[in-house]
Amino acid sequence: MEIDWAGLRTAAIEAMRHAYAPYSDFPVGAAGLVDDGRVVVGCNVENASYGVGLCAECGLVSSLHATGGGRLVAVSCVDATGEPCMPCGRCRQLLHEHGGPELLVAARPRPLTMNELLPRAFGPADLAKVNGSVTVPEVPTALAKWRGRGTVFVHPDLAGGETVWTAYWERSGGSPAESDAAKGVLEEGPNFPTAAEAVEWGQVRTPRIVVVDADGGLTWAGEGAPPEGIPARWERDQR
Ligand SMILES: O=c1ccn([C@H]2C[C@H](O)[C@@H](CO)O2)c(=O)[nH]1
Repeated sequence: MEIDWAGLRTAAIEAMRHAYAPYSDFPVGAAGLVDDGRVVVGCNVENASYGVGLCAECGLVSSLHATGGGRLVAVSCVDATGEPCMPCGRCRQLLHEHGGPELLVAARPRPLTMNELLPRAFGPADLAKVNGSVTVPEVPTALAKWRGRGTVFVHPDLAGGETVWTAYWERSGGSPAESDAAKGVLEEGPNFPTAAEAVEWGQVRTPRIVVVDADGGLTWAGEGAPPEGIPARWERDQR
């Protein structure tokens, strides 16, 4: 998906003009591109009890859900000068929840990923690891010992004439010894409308995730740099 950073910034500036910030005199606007192409906005809204004011990003996330949900792809936050305003700590957590580690956040001199702004984030997958919260797909109990091992392959598929994304979790990957000893599929994933959701299914299972596109091209959506033989990192906008 093309990211129109100038358009996002314009939308954020327009939202900033509607901020209610009489206490700090620091209006903030935020605009986010959703994975279905929508743009959602928010502005900060303060109140007489200073500490409990709402950040612009809170409004943006509320609007995201109020207007149909989806995942954030790119976010621009601006201050009164129209320059990028870095999200506060709480809002990094909030944006991470709704855009994941690959979410892009406008910054100077270049946009930063949420993984750069909030490395090693606590997220829904951490809850699922312990109590099987339904916010993300669970790893079946029988496969719990495989969590963090093996490789997830994400690939497009056809379902009822529609292109969908799916994934499977393979034993191999990681240390060469383990790869040789263990072969075969651990689990087949469900169908997802987007590659990003299939990647998220993988992230619950293992830090090694390979995305195979329709032409058989490989990209790396796992943690760290791509391993040998995989030329590039996966880009979230790939459909
Ligand atoms: O990323 C940010 C940082 C700050 N603020 C708001 C909170 C408060 O209303 C004002 C001053 O901190 O700016 C936001 O809305 N978003």
